[in-house]
Amino acid sequence: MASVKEKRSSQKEKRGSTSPPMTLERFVSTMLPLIDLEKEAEIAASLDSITATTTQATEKRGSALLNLKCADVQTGLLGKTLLELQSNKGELLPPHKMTSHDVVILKPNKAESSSSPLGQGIVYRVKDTSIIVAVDDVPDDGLNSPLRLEKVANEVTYRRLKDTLIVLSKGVHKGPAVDLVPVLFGTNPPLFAKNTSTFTPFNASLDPSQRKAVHKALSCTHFMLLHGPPGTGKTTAVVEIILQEVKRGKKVLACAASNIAVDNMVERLSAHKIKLVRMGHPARLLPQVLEKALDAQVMKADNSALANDVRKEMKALNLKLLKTKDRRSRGDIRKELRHLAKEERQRQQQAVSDVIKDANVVLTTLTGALSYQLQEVTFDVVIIDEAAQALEVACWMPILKGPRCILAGDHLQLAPTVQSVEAEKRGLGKTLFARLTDLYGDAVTAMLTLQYRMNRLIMDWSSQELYDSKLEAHETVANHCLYQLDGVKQTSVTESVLVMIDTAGCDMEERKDEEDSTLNEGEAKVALAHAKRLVESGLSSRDIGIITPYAAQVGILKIMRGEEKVLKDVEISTVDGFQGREKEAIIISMVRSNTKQEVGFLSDERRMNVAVTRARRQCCLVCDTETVSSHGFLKRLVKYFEEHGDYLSASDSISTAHLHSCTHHTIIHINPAALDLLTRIFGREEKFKALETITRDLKCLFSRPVIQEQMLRLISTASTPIMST
Ligand SMILES: Nc1ncnc2c1ncn2[C@@H]1O[C@H](COP(=O)(O)OP(=O)(O)OP(=O)(O)O)[C@@H](O)[C@H]1O
Repeated sequence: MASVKEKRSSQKEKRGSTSPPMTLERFVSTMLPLIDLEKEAEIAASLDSITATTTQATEKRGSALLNLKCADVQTGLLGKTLLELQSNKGELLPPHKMTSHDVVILKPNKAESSSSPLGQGIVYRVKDTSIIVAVDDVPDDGLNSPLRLEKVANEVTYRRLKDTLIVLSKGVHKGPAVDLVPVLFGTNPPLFAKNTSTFTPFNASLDPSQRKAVHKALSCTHFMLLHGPPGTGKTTAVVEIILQEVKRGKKVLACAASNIAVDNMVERLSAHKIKLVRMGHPARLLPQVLEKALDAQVMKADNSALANDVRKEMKALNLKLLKTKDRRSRGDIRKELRHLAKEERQRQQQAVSDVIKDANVVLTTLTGALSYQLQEVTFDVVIIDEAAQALEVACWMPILKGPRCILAGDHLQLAPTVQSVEAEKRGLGKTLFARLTDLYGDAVTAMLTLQYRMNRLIMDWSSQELYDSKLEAHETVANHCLYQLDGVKQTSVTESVLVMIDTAGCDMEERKDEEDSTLNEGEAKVALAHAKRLVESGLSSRDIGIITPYAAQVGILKIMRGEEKVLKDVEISTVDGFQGREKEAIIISMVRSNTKQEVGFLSDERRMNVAVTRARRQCCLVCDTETVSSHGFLKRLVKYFEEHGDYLSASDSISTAHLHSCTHHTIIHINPAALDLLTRIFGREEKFKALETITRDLKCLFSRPVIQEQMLRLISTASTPIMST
């Protein structure tokens, strides 16, 4: 292992700590052009393809879906309308890149790319056979003809990011955050109240590091950083902080970069008797939190009911207007309509502001903090979960709304994704959490140290490499293994906590796909074979995740899984897409295998940290040890797995994958090591067959002597002996 000092300095280099402290002026002037670059990159990835190529090419790239029919129109999602769109060409939709929450526009199928859309909406659900879009208004016509759906850049986000920078550029001379801003730029020191009284936790099972963190949060005058390594209960601590602040009569703004993280807080807070309101478009919220949505609460408000009455009155007057010929009477009706429209608007606005004013906690995404409903609202404290996964500019949107802020996150996991390579290079991806860690360090930080996810062996690598060996495993997880799960058999496969499957020398080289992403079919085969072994040992396929840094590898893994029923529910994802998630067993396909020993972005320590720490009971690393060992950090990872886990060669691993479907006779032929072993025992001329039970135990037909010994033991102790034919 490298010394802690070496590791720290390499982490600091990565976070750019050698540069001088950021000033507000430099921050604004650096970020303004980067926001434009990022917006251009996002548009290039979606819209540009529409203008630059044919619409068919756009569909191929996944940014548009052509020739759709509107199969269903439903109202009910808090006043929104849901349009269900299916393909006219077949039952399944073609492959596409649209996901829930994307902003999309609907056009006639053959419309020019510059033509105005029939409507705009938000993707609500994506199924194999249809896509459901939530729109505010149903298009008047055009829904009965073939349609086209196009993904568009989210203009609102970029506008709000820029608005925030413009506010900062003018200097913050008043408002709730006036004392906080100079502290966050290092001009004034951060303060903590000395004599904060202790608190009685709502959650009695908070561990000591969580209690300490909550205490530090409650005593900060300006801000504090809650550093939560993987599985340490960061959100649990955040929820406790929110409850304590509410108990002290404070009004809280709780945010996160993603909708799912905000909903996670809403769900956990819902069990408590506090008034919550979740801002945001209903199509972006989880169904279980919809009743906390602003729209849902406004609908129930008295003023909203009165606004409805006014709308009914307006409808009747509009009908009357159609029938009235007399000019003067028409003028009177119009005047009355204007008056009613004003009243309706005021009552509706009043209903909204009543709900927000009444709430103890307002929950929203970072961008949502700038929604017009919150324009005049300020808070006593702003709490940002997932702060190390958010752009710094985005964090400023809520921060300017309060005098104190608490940032929770882990800067040693993945930072936010920046699409523009240039913007990334110039620092757009550097987070406020990482910057403040560099600026103030331990003085403002409380680190959670007890983790509730991983077997100790999985945790220890991450703890030693990235967290100065400070992590501990809670006793409920420290030694947990796959075979202890209900229905899982105790075999050599399910007993292992760390598994290394080495593809070195197995002719499993990487290659590039059409879009220049790297993939490795040999590794995909090995990873799927290991997943199959786990399922055959009784582990549910839902408990297995195969993750890889490369998008193309995700694609090939899904294709190679094909119709294999037993692997249907294995989740296959990029590492980045799996941050914040966990599975009982994680298989990591590292992909890179080349003679130049290039490791690409595998070298990002944070990415491998996320990958390994998604696993609860088993982590299996599939890689070419010769290629990846060219990089110091990865070399130590490989060494750790070799020292503490089971080592298999990929060729052995693949051959044993056939075990369950093969006769014993076949196995002998595909594995020379096993044949050698068996002939040593039973004589060279013999042919063998095994009964089913033994076949199952012979999972370890591997080349390493230690495993051969294990096999020997298995054979000699098997209740039904191997018989010669
Ligand atoms: N004090 C505790 N006692 C027992 N279990 C706990 C405690 N704190 C957290 N947990 C459990 O640990 C798991 C992770 O908690 P939580 O979701 O709060 O962590 P997190 O740090 O936000 O997660 P992530 O690593 O995904 O960011 C949950 O199952 C939670 O119930």
